[in-house]
Amino acid sequence: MKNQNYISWDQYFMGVAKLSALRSKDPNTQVGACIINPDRRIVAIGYNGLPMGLSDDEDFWQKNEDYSKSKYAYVVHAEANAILNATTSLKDATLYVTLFPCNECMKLLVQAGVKEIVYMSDKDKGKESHIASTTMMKKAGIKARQIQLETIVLETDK
Ligand SMILES: O=c1ccn([C@H]2C[C@H](O)[C@@H](COP(=O)(O)O)O2)c(=O)[nH]1
Ligand SMILES: [Zn+2]
Repeated sequence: MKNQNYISWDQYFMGVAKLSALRSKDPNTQVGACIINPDRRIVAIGYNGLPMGLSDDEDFWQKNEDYSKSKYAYVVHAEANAILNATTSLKDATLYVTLFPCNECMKLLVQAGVKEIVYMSDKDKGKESHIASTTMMKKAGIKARQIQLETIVLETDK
């Protein structure tokens, strides 16, 4: 009889997104993204990080009223990194992401041809960027669904 304790596709791909988030150096919010094609092949992964040439050990991760001293001026979002890392076309792809995409990421996702977004956290709901992102997503015909990912316990861990 087959093993009954296997994880679902959603758990698998969101698990990869969560694992990717663990690479982020953002002290406040770590975001991970995993993009699959219609054949359920992983074609891109990413996390929020600084652009090449900027050291994580310099003080780029602070929040500061001065925009040029704030992380928001520098960080490449997880979805953007995933799109830049993509090994193939993202037409009709599905994005698994640990945080609902902001409006800047949504622009890129629409233009890349992503058709479905599966997300966990919606912590920025109500903010202007979230409203714009949702508007864009609906107009572009992208579906979205929120899932929770419980801790996965393997038989071998017991
Ligand atoms: O679509 C998104 C939105 C945000 N992020 C990243 C950018 C930042 O590194 C954090 C957000 O930091 P807060 O301190 O929670 O404002 O998340 C992203 O990767 N993708
Ligand atoms: Zn973003």
